[in-house]
Amino acid sequence: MSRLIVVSNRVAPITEGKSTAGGLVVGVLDALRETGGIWLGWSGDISGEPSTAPVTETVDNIDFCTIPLTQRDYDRYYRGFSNGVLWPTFHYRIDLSQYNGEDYKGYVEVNQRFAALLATLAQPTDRLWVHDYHLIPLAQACREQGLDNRIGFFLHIPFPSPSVLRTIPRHRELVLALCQYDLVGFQTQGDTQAFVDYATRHLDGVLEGDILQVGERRIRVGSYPIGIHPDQVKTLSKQSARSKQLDALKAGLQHRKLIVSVDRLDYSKGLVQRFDAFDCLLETAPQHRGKVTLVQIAPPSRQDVQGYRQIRRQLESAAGRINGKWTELSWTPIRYMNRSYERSLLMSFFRASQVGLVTPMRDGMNLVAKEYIASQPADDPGVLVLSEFAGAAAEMQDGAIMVNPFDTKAMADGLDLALRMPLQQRKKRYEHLMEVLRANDLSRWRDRFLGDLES
Ligand SMILES: O=P(O)(O)OC[C@H]1O[C@H](O[C@H]2O[C@H](CO)[C@@H](O)[C@H](O)[C@H]2O)[C@H](O)[C@@H](O)[C@@H]1O
Ligand SMILES: O=c1ccn([C@@H]2O[C@H](COP(=O)(O)OP(=O)(O)O)[C@@H](O)[C@H]2O)c(=O)[nH]1
Repeated sequence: MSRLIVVSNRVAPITEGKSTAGGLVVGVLDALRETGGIWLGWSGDISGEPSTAPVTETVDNIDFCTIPLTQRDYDRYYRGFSNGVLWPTFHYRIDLSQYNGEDYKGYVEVNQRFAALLATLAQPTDRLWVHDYHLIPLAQACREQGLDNRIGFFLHIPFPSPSVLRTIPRHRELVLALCQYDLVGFQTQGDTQAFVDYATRHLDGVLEGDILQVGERRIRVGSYPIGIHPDQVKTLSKQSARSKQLDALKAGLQHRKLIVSVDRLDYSKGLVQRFDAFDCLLETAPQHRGKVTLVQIAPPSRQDVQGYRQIRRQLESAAGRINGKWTELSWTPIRYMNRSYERSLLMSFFRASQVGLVTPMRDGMNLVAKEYIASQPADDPGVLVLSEFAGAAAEMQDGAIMVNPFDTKAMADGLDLALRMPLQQRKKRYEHLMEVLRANDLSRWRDRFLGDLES
């Protein structure tokens, strides 16, 4: 088997036990642990000078090769074009997109730097697996460096419809750059279709089976929904059963029902709308007043990107308003924690809850939805309330309670249904969802993608 080189902007923290909030890192680390290989990416540090050689640290069978970014790189490539244009646009928030030609230039330059590093690292037989929107031009830059290895690209976030994509002035270049990969994978069939729609409408592309011909390039396209290792997550969920934090959470609940939500503090996650839905539940279903608590864990994310500061203020104000309205001497309806937790602790919170509330306005996949189900006790499982705009909806719609996050009352009704659901029904839904999660676990995601890249 040839060696695997994974490239992504974010690389897992090497320090054991350090918490990571972000599904890409969680998924890629689990996948690489089984195959071993090299993981190249940003160290998370800012340096004065552009780096010419990566720092390599080896943990078990993975070589972590990382470089710092200069402040200018960070501003243009990460904060500017990746998270100021691509992220909002791909999540259908074109109102938040702030295009600037200089940022785009910086984005391409950082990709060229990664390609130059790859040229020094890669052997001709290595397979390269590139992850996410930060690195769309990487294959093109690698080809310019003379690398003709097989290169696959997986997009962790949604791919927007052509009319939305076209709001980015460099849309054509971006899609042509994607066509330099040998395989381009998406989370869902809908994302794949949106990409093919753009290529056929705007680049005269032709699709035959899963092969897309654009000019001279023939690339394979397909959907590869990322999964989890459900049985490992279940084990994790039991590991912290005796932790002080879980005891503290339970003591605070005083036998009330628990609704739990975990999301990076991101405008795509629908946090304010979710708080409003909880408020609406208390308003319209008075039997739940004083009987249920919503715990929202929301670690800060990309705080120096405009759009993220606003969501933090909005959420704090919504929590204050709703708690001000309903709090009693012995009950606080919303507990909002603006920090990250270790994964095993999160899974134990999921296990202790009655409802998992996952309601993004748009999301590539949402691993939390899958982890929530995998953490449940089989004899008394909680219920997942899931947005129809999460990538996870494609696989989980038959077992979760599906809601539209743009409809506050419908979300409140979904919550009410989940809180009242009889044990038999909860078990049936849980068993079905566990089957789905096991059938398409993280190993299958990796093996299908790499298998298709190989052939
Ligand atoms: O690296 P950051 O800027 O701190 O952001 C964290 C990660 O967020 C995004 O995660 C996505 O990948 C998940 C796994 O496939 C998926 O479930 C989720 O829907 C996506 O939003 C982002 O795509 C990553 O690049 C970031 O590292
Ligand atoms: O405090 C936190 C919050 C989140 N996560 C993990 O971060 C990932 C988030 O992935 P998801 O796909 O749900 O969303 P993303 O943040 O990647 O958009 C999940 O594995 C969570 O368990 C974590 O370990 N600690």
